[in-house]
Amino acid sequence: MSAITVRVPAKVNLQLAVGPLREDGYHDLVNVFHAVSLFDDVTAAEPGDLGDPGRPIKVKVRGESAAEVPADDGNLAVRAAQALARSAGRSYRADLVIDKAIPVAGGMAGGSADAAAALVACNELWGLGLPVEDLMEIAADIGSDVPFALLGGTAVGTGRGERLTPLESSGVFHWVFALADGGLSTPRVYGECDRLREARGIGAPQPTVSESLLAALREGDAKELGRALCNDLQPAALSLRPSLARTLEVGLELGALGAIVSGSGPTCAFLAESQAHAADLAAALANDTVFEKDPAPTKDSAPSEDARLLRDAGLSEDARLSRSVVTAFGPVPGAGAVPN
Ligand SMILES: C[C@](O)(CO)[C@H](O)COP(=O)(O)OP(=O)(O)OC[C@H]1O[C@@H](n2ccc(N)nc2=O)[C@H](O)[C@@H]1O
Ligand SMILES: Nc1ncnc2c1ncn2[C@@H]1O[C@H](COP(=O)(O)OP(=O)(O)OP(=O)(O)O)[C@@H](O)[C@H]1O
Repeated sequence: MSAITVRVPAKVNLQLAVGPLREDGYHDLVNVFHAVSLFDDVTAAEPGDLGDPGRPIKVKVRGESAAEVPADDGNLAVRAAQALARSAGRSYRADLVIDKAIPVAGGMAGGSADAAAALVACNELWGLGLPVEDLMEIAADIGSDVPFALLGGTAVGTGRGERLTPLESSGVFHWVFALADGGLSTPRVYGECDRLREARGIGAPQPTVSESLLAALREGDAKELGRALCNDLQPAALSLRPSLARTLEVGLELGALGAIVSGSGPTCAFLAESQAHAADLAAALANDTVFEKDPAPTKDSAPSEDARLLRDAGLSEDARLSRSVVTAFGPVPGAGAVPN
């Protein structure tokens, strides 16, 4: 086979319970992953004319946000292909092309998705025939989110998020995602979570899975799921990017069943009642605007009040930032990273 393309979905975290900081620099988690229908495509091909012929694994990134993604050995897809070649004990070669649609540094695990797709694509291209269990082990060494990108569906991750158990779920959930300009660094958000807990004298609890979330998934109950969404990293993401508080609030005002920062953010996820409701919600959110410098809410004024005061103060249009909004459904049926 001279080229193989693998499609891989983004994720949203339905529950992200963050435990204490471990000695290895990670946090123990209960992490309920959910694959949604925003996809990257990763193609692995026999080496051609893609840049420096001296490098065995090369990469090209296409799409609107390509400039934000490393096109060298810092790319997670390249690191995954290199790790796979190492595990097979050979210096394999490949040209990787990533067609990027998942937001970059948006808390939707786009880089992890590309790494998982590169593992599946190179496993085929090089005829290695490794079983998924072996790919899972390599995946976990690349990043905590990578094993889920291989598995897909809905699953709970424990440990640092890499030990997965698939979860029973019925029906399809409809989502709206508000993408932000500029990403948030995952280690920085975890660091801010620790800092806030320390400053507020809150000890880190041992994370446990939410029974109401599990029941909502089993029953395919979107209203219950909306109520059960929960992300311990959200206060940290809001602390680093205060304008997200307003984005979440607007979504709820517009009738979302639940609103949450996705993983480490800054993408905000809104749960809708149906596909039609998701389309309406997306249109309404896209028409609304957020204030880039929205001040953090004070005790005496809700964020909506702050926003109105800013508007009344005649703040210039330049201070506004239109939201870029997309709809998606989840869970995506079948496995995570799969050949087209
Ligand atoms: C926020 C999430 O996306 C939720 O799914 C993940 O927990 C992050 O997973 P990821 O991007 O694959 O992260 P990794 O590449 O494994 O780790 C990057 C950094 O995030 C922090 N990190 C990550 C996972 C974890 N359980 N605890 C952490 O504290 C650590 O500072 C780590 O050095
Ligand atoms: N293939 C890739 N796609 C996107 N980013 C990549 C890739 N390879 C490396 N990166 C780097 O990783 C950083 C985080 O990217 P990514 O899009 O995976 O973030 P994220 O969605 O916030 O991750 P997570 O949800 O797993 O914490 C980017 O800023 C980029 O520099």
